[in-house]
Amino acid sequence: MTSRQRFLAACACQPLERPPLWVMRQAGRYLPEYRALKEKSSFLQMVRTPELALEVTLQPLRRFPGIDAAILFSDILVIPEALGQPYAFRDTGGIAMAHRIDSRAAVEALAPAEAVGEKLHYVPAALRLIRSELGGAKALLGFGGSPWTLASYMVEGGSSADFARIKTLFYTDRALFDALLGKLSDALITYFRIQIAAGADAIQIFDSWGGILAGPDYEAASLRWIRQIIAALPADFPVILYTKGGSPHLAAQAASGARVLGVDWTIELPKIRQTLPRTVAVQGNLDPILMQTSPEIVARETTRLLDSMRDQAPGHILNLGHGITPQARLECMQALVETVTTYK
Ligand SMILES: Cc1c2[nH]c(c1CCC(=O)O)Cc1[nH]c(c(CCC(=O)O)c1C)Cc1[nH]c(c(CCC(=O)O)c1C)Cc1[nH]c(c(C)c1CCC(=O)O)C2
Repeated sequence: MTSRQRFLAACACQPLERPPLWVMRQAGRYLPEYRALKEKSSFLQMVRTPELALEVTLQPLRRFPGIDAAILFSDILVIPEALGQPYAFRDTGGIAMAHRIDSRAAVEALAPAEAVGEKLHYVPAALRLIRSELGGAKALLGFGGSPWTLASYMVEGGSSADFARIKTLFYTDRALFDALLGKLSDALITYFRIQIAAGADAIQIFDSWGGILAGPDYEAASLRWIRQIIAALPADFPVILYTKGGSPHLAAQAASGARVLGVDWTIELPKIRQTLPRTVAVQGNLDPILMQTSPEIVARETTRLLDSMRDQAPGHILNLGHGITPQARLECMQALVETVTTYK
C-alpha cells in the first residue's frame, strides 16, 4: 500500500494496520536545509517561486521518507494579499498587515474573490510540480485559513493578543462582519477548487483562532462559513478541519462536511474518537513540545497514543496537535517517524 493510499483510506475511516503520518509545519525552521535556503531567499520569495516552494515542500520527505503526506509550502495570508492587503513579518515575531480593515469602505476596496485565480497563479504551479515529483506515492495536501482566522489578521492588522477589534466588529456590526466573511468564503472556494484541480488529494482548513469563541458565536463567526465552503467543493472530497483549542466545537464540526477533524493535544484522542460519528476521522494529537525533549520520550508518548487508538473505530491520521516548533530536534522527528512506521 502506498502512503497516498494509506492517507486516503484513513480519511475514509477504513481500517489500517497503522495510521498515516504527517506533521503540521513539517517544512520549516527546525530543518537545517530550510534555514540554509532562507539565507538566500526570503520566506515570501520561497512561497511565490514554484521551484523553491517545491524544494521546501520536499525537504522533510527527503530527510524522513516515512512521512506519508506532503503539504504545499505556502501561507494562509496569501488570500488577504491577493485581495489587496499585503503582509510582512515583524522583527519581534508575528505578522504585520500593510493596513487594517476597519470600515465598510475598506471591505469594499478589497478585490473581488475571483482575483485569487490570477494573483495566486504560483500556487497551482507549485502543486503541479509537487504532484509530478511525488507521482502517486505520497498524498499531497493543499490548505487555507478559515474565513474567521483570516478575518482576524485582516481586522486586527496582524497578530493580536486579545482579538479585540475583530470581536468588536462581530458584536457591533454584524452586517459588515458578514460582508467580509462572505467575501473571504467566496475567495476560499475559488482557491480550493484551483488547488484540487492542480492535484491536491485533500485540503486542510486552518481554523486556527476558532478556539477563542464559544458555542453560538463560533457557529456564527466561523463554522457556518466553513460549512458553506465545504459544500461548494466536490462531493466527498477530503477536507481536514483543524482548530487550535477547538475540542469544545468537535461535535458541531462533525456535521460541517469535513471528513477529518484535527485535534490539539489538550484532550485525549480516544475519548474524541468515541464521541464522533464513525464516518468522521480524527487527526492528531501529540504535544508539539515533545519534539523538543528526547527521542526516548517521543517514542514512548507516540507508542502510548498508538496503543490508545488501537481498539478504537478506524479513522486516525497521526500528527502533532499543532505546528512543530523551530526548536524541535531532528532526533525527535526521527523517533516519531520510526515509531509510527514500525508500529505493529
Ligand atoms: C496562523 C497561520 C499562518 N500561517 C499558517 C497559519 C495557520 C497554522 C497554525 O495554526 O499555526 C499556515 C502555514 N504556514 C506555513 C505552512 C506550511 C505548510 C506546513 O509545513 O505545514 C502552513 C500550513 C509555513 C510558514 N509560515 C511561516 C513560517 C515561518 C517563516 C520563517 O521561515 O521565518 C513558515 C515555515 C510564517 C508565519 N505565517 C503565519 C504565522 C503566524 C507565521 C509565524 C510568524 C513568526 O514567525 O512570528 C500565519
